[in-house]
Amino acid sequence: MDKKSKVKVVIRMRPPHGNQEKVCVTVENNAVEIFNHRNVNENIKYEFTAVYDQNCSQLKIYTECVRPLLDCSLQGQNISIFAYGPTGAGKTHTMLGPASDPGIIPRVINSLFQRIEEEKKQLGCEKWNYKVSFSYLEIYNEKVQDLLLPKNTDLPIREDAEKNILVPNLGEKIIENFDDFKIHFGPASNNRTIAATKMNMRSSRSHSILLLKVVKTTEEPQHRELHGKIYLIDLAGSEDNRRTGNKGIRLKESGAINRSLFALGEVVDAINAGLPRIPYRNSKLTRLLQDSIGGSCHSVMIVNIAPEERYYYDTYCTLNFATKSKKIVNNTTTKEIVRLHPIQKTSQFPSQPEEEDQTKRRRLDDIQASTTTPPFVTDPAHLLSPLMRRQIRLEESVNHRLEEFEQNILQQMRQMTGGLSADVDGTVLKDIEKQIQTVREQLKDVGQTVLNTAVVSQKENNSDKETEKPIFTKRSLLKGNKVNTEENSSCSPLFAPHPRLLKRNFRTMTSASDIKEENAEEKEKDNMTFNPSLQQKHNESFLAQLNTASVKELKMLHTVGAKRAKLIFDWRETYGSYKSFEDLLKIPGFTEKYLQSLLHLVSFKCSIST
Ligand SMILES: Nc1ncnc2c1ncn2[C@@H]1O[C@H](COP(=O)(O)OP(=O)(O)OP(=O)(O)O)[C@@H](O)[C@H]1O
Repeated sequence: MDKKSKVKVVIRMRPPHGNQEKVCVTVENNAVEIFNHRNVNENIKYEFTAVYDQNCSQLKIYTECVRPLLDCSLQGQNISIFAYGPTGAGKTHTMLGPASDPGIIPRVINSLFQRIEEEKKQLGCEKWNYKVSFSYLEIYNEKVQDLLLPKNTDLPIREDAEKNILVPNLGEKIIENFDDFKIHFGPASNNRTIAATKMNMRSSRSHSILLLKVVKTTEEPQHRELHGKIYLIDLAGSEDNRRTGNKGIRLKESGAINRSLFALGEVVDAINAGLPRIPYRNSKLTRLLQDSIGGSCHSVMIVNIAPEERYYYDTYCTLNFATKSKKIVNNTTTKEIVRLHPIQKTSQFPSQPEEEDQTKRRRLDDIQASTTTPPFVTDPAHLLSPLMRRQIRLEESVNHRLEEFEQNILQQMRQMTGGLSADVDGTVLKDIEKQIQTVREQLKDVGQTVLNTAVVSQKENNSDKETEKPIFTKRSLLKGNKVNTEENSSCSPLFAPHPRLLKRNFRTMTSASDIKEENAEEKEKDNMTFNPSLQQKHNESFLAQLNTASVKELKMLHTVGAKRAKLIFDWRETYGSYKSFEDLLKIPGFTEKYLQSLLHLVSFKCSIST
């Protein structure tokens, strides 16, 4: 269930640099005071959940602000910890810290693996598997750079229909312990853009985001996955360039930093004002922090301030920003996926390599899973894909109708020939029964084709008014073409007998030669319309279109339209090519019914080109 969670805002003041400088901030209990620049005789007091003074240790900050949330990530929830403040106020010190006094990032990794070990012991018999991986990026001059794979510069940011923010192709390392992390993180953090400025000898020139993914899976009694994420964010500091004296490249960097922090302020204002549209798209930073501010995370904002008087204006602005940020309420969610053990695939759709299939299925789950997913699904039918369920129903229905239809024809033939006195030796009857046998085979062919392609050509339905009426049920077949609407309403048109078969059934058959002629004609028509190999080719070429077409081209496809074209295109851009039509069902909002109508296009094309 969604749970409201306020963004927790805490203040951390770093120790003053040297003794010479005048300080202008006092910290007491959970309040910070600075003088009012509009009236120096009075102070401005700000109150927060927690305020830490210059003597606060790294351990204390971690234990009080971060550690209590860590378990959420093991329960499929997201956490976001970010350091905000002016340049030189101690953000990197708080998030990373020196090796001698480690900050939040190393402590989180260390504790996470410790927690996993503890949990393994506690849960013992439940046999959970844990997978921890991490990605690391920086936003430098409004470009997303991969710190693990530095050749990945200017990566795009995408949003799927479930509003998850993704950075496709971002490097990811699986880690099994703290040493693994150090091996990959060390070189990656050397890739961060750092430079000396007047305010800070090692100033971060970019915002950095470390994303830890924690996936917990069990197979007993059924497959369950819990997906938790931890965002550890070290923002670049706001810079007043009159004081920093930045020029050239530093000035450009500073402009990008300030613009993105301004966008962050706008986002916070919009959330607080309850605006329907939050301007997350105004900067890469706000786009990536979408989940942390007003999103699904448990968020902690550690606001770093410097005590020196020369930082007065920065401190004043920072405390105002912190004050408005503490009003933000996030909707935390749990991501749990439950399903049966691997489902056996049938041959209706182009096959895909097992490994890819697993990945795709996981992606499908990623999209489909949400807080509304029931933690335990008891009915196994729910765990079959909608297309598979439809296919099973289709198979049963087609078989049933074939049998029913054969019986019906036989019965009608017997009635007709029963009155023929000339047929003393039964020649006519035998002849008719032979013809029925042929029809029977044709029916089976048709049924098989329907199963093989999983689509029913409805082209004929459109041109044949008779078949536009819903379904002919058993009763209506026996009574001629009278339609029982009550029974029809509960059936899907997909399971109706093929229109030509119905037509043939209700036509008055006068002689054996009529039947023969009609059989030949119908057989030819059937062959024309249902050609499995051609159908397969068309399936493939249609799939290729889905994988290569632009939004504009997709829009031109029958039944697609602008909105769906965009969704089809975005999904492909985010997750890669469609391996089968079934993948379309992974796009939220794409129903089985819609897929069916889209596939009708393929079937339609097939019948034309034959
Ligand atoms: N709590 C602290 N205790 C001791 N030293 C600190 C503390 N906080 C910050 N410092 C020191 O202050 C200096 C500036 O800190 P830091 O680089 O973390 O600032 P920053 O906010 O990340 O700056 P920028 O935005 O420019 O990157 C560093 O030398 C750091 O070691």
